[in-house]
Amino acid sequence: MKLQFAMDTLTTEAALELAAAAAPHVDILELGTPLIKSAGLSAVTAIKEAHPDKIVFADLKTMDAGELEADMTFAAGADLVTVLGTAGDSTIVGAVTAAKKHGKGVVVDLIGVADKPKRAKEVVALGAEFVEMHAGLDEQAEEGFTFSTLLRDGEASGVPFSVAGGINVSTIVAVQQSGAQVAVAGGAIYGADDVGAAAAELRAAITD
Ligand SMILES: O=C(CO)[C@H](O)[C@H](O)COP(=O)(O)O
Repeated sequence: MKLQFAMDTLTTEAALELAAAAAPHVDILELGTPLIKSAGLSAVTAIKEAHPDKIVFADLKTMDAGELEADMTFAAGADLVTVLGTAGDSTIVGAVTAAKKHGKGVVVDLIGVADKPKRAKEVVALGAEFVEMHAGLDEQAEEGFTFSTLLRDGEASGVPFSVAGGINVSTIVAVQQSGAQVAVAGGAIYGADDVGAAAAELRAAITD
């Protein structure tokens, strides 16, 4: 299982610092949505130039203009971009068209989708590389939030999936056991006093 580090910070400088500390222990460096909104696509280019050996993931959360948004982000250096599962099929197909042009991939983020296994199958049939079983930061803070639903939905989907939703060192093993291809961790790494050690600890808890 791959480990993805979601850098939910606001400046390119902070992201470069986080990436430098965590890179030896992670496979995928994610530029979080707030970072891209704050710093722009130049942040994507900066991370790819600093870490050409890593998969650079731009969490665009595209809802419309799929081909345009994906095309300009791949041109900036991203290897993977996200489109929302709640977007129309034509938006997902547009992003997939741009991905094929660049030899890159589209991940569909199922945040806010009620029937995640059903939508997962649909979007992979449309050309998505994999789906993200995702409970966002707001949902994680809601009363009654349960992480295990994401794992059940992933298993039920029958397609390649990642999991994101506050993963930490005590939950990452269950993520791997669910059959996920990728575990996404944000706060558990960037919120730690020692970012490199936190990433290393997550890496040590899983197998390739
Ligand atoms: O995309 C996101 C929020 O929309 C986060 O990057 C994702 O949820 C991972 O961060 P965390 O592990 O802190 O939940």
